[in-house]
Amino acid sequence: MGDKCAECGEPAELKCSACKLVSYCGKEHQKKDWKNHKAVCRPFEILEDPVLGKCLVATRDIKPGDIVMAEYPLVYGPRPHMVEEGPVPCPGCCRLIIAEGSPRCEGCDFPICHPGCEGLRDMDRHGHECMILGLRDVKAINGLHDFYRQDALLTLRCLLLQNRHPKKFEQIMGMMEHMDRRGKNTEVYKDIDSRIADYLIDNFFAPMKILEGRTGKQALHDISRETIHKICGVIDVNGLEVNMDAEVSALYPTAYLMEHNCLPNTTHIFDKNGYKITVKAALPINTGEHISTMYTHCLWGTQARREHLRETKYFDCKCVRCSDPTELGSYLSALKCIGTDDEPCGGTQLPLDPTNDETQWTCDKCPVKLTNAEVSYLVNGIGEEVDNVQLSNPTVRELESLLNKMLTFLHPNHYHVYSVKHSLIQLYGRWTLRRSYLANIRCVQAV
Ligand SMILES: C[S@@+](CC[C@H](N)C(=O)[O-])C[C@H]1O[C@@H](n2cnc3c(N)ncnc32)[C@H](O)[C@@H]1O
Repeated sequence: MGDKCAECGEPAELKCSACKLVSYCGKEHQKKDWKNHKAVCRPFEILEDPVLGKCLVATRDIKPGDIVMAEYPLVYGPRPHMVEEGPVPCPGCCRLIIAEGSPRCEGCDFPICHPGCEGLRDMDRHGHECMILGLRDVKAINGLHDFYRQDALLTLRCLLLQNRHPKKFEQIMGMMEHMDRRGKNTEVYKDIDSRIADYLIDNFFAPMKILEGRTGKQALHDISRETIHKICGVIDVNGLEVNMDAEVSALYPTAYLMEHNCLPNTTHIFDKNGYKITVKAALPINTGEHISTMYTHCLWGTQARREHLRETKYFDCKCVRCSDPTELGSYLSALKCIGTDDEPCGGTQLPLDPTNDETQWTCDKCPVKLTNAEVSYLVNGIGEEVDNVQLSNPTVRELESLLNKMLTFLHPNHYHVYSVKHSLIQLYGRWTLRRSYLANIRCVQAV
């Protein structure tokens, strides 16, 4: 059956060239419907690229601030990270709770924030999974953190879609997961196998199978180990972390198609209500340009960003920022040259080809050269020290002394320097507030 005109319902051959989602019998009806259609018309099309796979390409010029898309997730749930101690997300609302001593869900005994938590009964959140989690083998329960494992819940929610929302399940199963890089001998396979697959199969799917045998009714059709691995891969490669008041990861029907760029042309926000994502243009995007987002940390240097992308998203970034030794003049990864005979030359060390892991680093003032391995060793060592100091609740003096030490080796714009300066600004803020508070008290006392 052919398409129908969105205005009059008659057979239609003309498609909206921007979104290609609606058809018209002719130009006149397309014009007439624009008032309604423009609110939902997508300014991009989905194309296939030999390197990127599927990607989004602008079908009209998009101005900064314009909405590129807005949509609700196919599924969302607690972040799939293992929590060995400390707070865990409530399975109803994903807000962090202290598992020990918190109330328990009536149906499955998982620690929850409050028995009245709305998400506990919502079938798209905890409601459905609770039935499976309630089938657990009680004997298997040792420690709280060992058994009530919120890191497996998003995978379970994806599996459950096959009954309630088969189209969403199909969409998730159609997403890229790089199984070629997550084969049986890899660390990631072994981790997922014991942490998620064994946990779900042994504790919940095995008793579910026994129940299915008794009742003759099949609760879930596909619970194979391969499907569990596929879903975990899809979550790792396509899941978006929703940075709000809860620890949530979500899979979106279209937003996941945005490619990565270290200089992205969009920005996005999430709505608390259902975690709707709204993607807006951050830069002018011309017709034919790709629509991109940032999969890693924008204030990390090139080596750290590229390594993170390679390990988690399985590709080598070759964007303009990664390819430029100065990172577009920001010098975020640059080092100070140590010079010869321990006499600093005042020069700057930069990589010759930042996208090559074997690249040499050269000084712009003297002949000193460094290997990439030497630079990684130095920068990673400083990074570890920065992390340790920041985690130790440092004083202003401790941070200032670390900063001075770092500035012997790092360019003043280096990302580790920014990180320490950022911590210092927060401490200075608290310091100033405390001083003015004390000064006020002294004034009041004097009066
Ligand atoms: C969230 S998915 C994006 C959608 C994906 N292209 C698809 O066809 O389903 C992320 C994957 O897309 C590819 N990708 C995204 N950005 C890329 C980039 N800048 N360079 C190379 N590959 C990229 C990588 O394979 C990555 O693991």
